[in-house]
Amino acid sequence: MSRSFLIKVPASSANIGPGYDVLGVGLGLFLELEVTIDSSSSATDTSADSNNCLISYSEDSEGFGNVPLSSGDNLITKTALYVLRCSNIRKFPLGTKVHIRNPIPLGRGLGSSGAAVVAGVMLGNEVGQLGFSKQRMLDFCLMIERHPDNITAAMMGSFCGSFLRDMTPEEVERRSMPLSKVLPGSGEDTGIVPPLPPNDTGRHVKYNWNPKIKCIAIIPQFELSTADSRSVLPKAYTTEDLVFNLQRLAVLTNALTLDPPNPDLIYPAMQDRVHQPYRKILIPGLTEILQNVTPKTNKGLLGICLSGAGPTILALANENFEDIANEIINKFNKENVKCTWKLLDVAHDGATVEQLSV
Ligand SMILES: Nc1ncnc2c1ncn2[C@@H]1O[C@H](COP(=O)(O)OP(=O)(O)OP(=O)(O)O)[C@@H](O)[C@H]1O
Ligand SMILES: N[C@@H](CCO)C(=O)O
Repeated sequence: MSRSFLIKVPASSANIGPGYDVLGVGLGLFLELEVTIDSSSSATDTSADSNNCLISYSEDSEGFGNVPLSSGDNLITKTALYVLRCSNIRKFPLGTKVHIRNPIPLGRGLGSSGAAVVAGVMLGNEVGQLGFSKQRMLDFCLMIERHPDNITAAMMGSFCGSFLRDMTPEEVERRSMPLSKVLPGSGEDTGIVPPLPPNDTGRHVKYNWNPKIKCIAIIPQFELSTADSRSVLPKAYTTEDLVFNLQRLAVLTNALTLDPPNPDLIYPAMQDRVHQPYRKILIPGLTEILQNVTPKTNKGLLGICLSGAGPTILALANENFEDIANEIINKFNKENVKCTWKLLDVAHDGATVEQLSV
């Protein structure tokens, strides 16, 4: 018996300025897992891995050479094992092979970890034939990546607003367990059933998005981990700063739907006082770029922000994409930061699984 399927999960950009941990947009750049399970042939083949899963990683992928390829260490397969073990399935089926193609740069603010976690949950659901809905799969994702913005956009697609529902003290405790108790370790299977995610934790809506608005991602060639980029944020904010963000958030979600796109509305509505000002110490040139690349200096630019936890810059625009990208690249160059850039559409469908014929 043999099965094969393809899992595709989009990159994402979180926050979009004022929507820290709230807004996310799926982007047309896809992590792909091509999975085959051939139980007839090769017990011998995949038993080389203690969890029965052989991983290969295409050479032109982001992270090639650095991403671990043993199933007990790789974020995607560890996540899948978490989902399987919650249903008391200890390993992948014999003969499982996963080929990964990953064009999403790692640790740059384009939701690489969110995509990996979503792909891992979908992988566990498929190989275990568990039949979870996307809403339930989101619960598993949220046990691993604990803010919902990237995860929701990657799973559901489009431009999303999300939050987590109120939880009981017992649910809070379960969700706050150290990741080491959620994800399996790289050693021998201990037989422990990991903590099940509380039910129906995520709430989201999908907003419209004017298709004339394109996403330009300017990607510096250095990594910034989300954990480091969150560690510089304050624990408390002034009412003034929170109101500043809430006002912009309320306007932005509608402004991005309007036609024609209005830079006088979008540009100021993408400003932020909750995370970007604190992250400038980690990203050379950030303040200069956010303050001085504007719709007045660059025709076609609609708004600009840090993508996720950075260091990528997300510029929204409806024309002159290359000029806008070059302007930002030049400003990074002055700080000795080299960049690449991509022009991306919104990914409307989110994560998908396609059965392949074998
Ligand atoms: N395809 C992948 N396979 C295995 N591990 C991955 C993969 N993609 C990401 N990761 C893991 O996630 C880490 C990056 O996650 P991190 O949250 O720091 O950044 P990000 O998700 O790219 O950015 P952001 O959350 O700001 O959008 C990588 O260093 C790697 O450990
Ligand atoms: N909202 C998150 C996105 C990155 O995962 C942050 O800005 O830290």
